[in-house]
Amino acid sequence: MGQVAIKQITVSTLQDAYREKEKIAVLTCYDATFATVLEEAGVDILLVGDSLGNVIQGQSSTLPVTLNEMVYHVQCVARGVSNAFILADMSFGTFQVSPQQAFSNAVQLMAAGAQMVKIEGGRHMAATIEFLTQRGIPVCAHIGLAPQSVHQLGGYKIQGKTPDSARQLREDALLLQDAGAAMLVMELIPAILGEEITRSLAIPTIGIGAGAACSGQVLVLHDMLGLTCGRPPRFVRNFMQGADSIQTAVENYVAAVKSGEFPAHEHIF
Ligand SMILES: Nc1nc(=O)c2c([nH]1)NC[C@@H]1CN(c3ccc(C(=O)N[C@@H](CCC(=O)O)C(=O)O)cc3)CN21
Ligand SMILES: CC(C)C(=O)C(=O)O
Ligand SMILES: [Mg+2]
Repeated sequence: MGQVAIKQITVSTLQDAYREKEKIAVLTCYDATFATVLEEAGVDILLVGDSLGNVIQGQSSTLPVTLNEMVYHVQCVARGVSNAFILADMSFGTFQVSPQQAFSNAVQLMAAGAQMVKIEGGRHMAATIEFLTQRGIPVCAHIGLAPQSVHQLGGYKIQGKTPDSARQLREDALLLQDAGAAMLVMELIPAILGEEITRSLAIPTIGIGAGAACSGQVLVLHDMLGLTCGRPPRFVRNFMQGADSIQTAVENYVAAVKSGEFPAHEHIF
């Protein structure tokens, strides 16, 4: 570990940061080496995302990722950090059947070292989020573009563009907060909607293509290091540009999120 003492990040310190209007910097992370780099660069939350299906496994979607694969990567990340907060995605098929199924699978992620689990979906996941929360597992909800629903949505498209779908997303956010969600990820929605939802909630919001008003921002690590094959999504900025090392690129990301410099107008919708 580095020479500087790194502060322990918990659900309470995240809520404190949020109250004090300090932006929360989140990056995905899938292994121990990067976990150490991210923690030392000051990333608040390491998300073990099911995007590992794309960037680690080379799949064309997140759908094939299994619970055991998520557990393995959470264990890898947990070995690389001392204090950083680990958020783990519940992968496709591990939480939809019932709240009971979601609970026993979330237990495996928590036992592997996660401090919170993330579940894609709107109001239909409220009962599951309530079930987990009441039994000691903090949950982050995830609305807007839900990549696990790509085949239903017909692609990775912006969500909440019509007045009706925007209203539904605003309602979902409130219902999921009421169900006990400790945090909310919003993906690929208009910036104005991201701002309205953030203002309407008491819990922190983490945006990815959801505008600058969110309480924090998240990107896929490989995207912000410029390693994505092909054209990256619009919300991505390559932080290796102007950085002489990965450590510096990640430090620049943290600084840009904290200062509000990222996301800029070219990253939002
Ligand atoms: N490397 C990587 N980065 C991600 O952000 C990511 C993954 N993988 N895998 C899972 C999902 C898929 N995601 C994606 C993938 C593509 C777009 C995309 O191309 N979006 C268009 C917007 C299209 C529109 O305007 O409706 C874009 O230009 O950003 C967005 C999110 C986000 N997640
Ligand atoms: C893009 C983020 C929010 C995610 O869910 C993932 O990396 O899997
Ligand atoms: Mg995910």
